[in-house]
Amino acid sequence: TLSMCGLAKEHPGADDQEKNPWQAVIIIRREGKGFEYCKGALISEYYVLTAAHCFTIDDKAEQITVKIGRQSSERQSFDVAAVHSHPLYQLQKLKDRKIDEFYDYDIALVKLTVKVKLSVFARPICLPCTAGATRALRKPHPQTTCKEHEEMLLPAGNVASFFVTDCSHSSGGNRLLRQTVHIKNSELKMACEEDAKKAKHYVNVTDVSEVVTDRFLCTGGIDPVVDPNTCKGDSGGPLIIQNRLRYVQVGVISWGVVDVCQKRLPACDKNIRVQSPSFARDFHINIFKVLPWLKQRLSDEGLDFL
Ligand SMILES: Cc1cc(Br)c(Nc2ncc[nH]2)c2c(Cl)c[nH]c12
Repeated sequence: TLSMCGLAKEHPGADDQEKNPWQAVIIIRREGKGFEYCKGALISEYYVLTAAHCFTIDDKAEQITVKIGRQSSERQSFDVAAVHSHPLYQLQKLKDRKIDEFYDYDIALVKLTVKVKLSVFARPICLPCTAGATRALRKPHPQTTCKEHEEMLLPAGNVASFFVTDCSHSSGGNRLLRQTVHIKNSELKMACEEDAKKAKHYVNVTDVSEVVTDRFLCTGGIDPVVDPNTCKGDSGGPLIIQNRLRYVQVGVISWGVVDVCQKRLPACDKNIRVQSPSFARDFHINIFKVLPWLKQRLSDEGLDFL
């Protein structure tokens, strides 16, 4: 089984990447069109989990680079062997209903050509319903079930979680900032999902369940507290639950209602917080809803799925 997952350096003096050693940047080069950037999470020595919408059917593995680990020197650059998008992902599926972008099953696995050398700067995050997550949750293996993982990680209520975004520091240079958000797994879930209709892409949506399917977790808004929002550049990044000093990924950042960073990155120090409108919500693929695909794709990665 894989060495411990979901471990990070906790001391305040640690490097941003040591604090978030699973965080990956995915760079897609497109001839004559420059680059597209997405985020991802290292989940084993060969695989990074991200969003399927980061790629088009024309993108070849040769055009994609994955960066993991510290800025500059220790940062490891990886070539990509293959991208496996979820078979049910189909961006254009609702085109004839004038819904241009449909993000159901917006999740993909990027296989690297070589194993990542694990270090304090590069270490996988735990996936739910694996032996590593059972250990991280300090529950007995193999007695603990996947259902129990879901009850522990996504109980009814407003579940505190976080995503990691780039922020700009007054001293220049990009840094990583953890943004705490609340998963509306309560009576607030419906209001969260209803706000999807306020996305400019979804003016033709009559019933919100057309675009917000059972695969999504919903965060953002101002109730029960003001949540920060994602930017397009956060696509593919992990939505993480912290349990004591261990980290488990429960979602993949897929889409949002308002792109809050059109202008500029959020400031690194927490004090400066620009508030978005109350209907600014973000939607994440719920990993518990795509386990059969993950299990099949990662069968010989030593992750020991439950
Ligand atoms: C993370 C993220 C991805 C995408 Br794709 C966005 N774009 C969008 N959402 C609905 C249709 N297209 C946004 C927005 Cl907007 C905010 N965060 C986003």
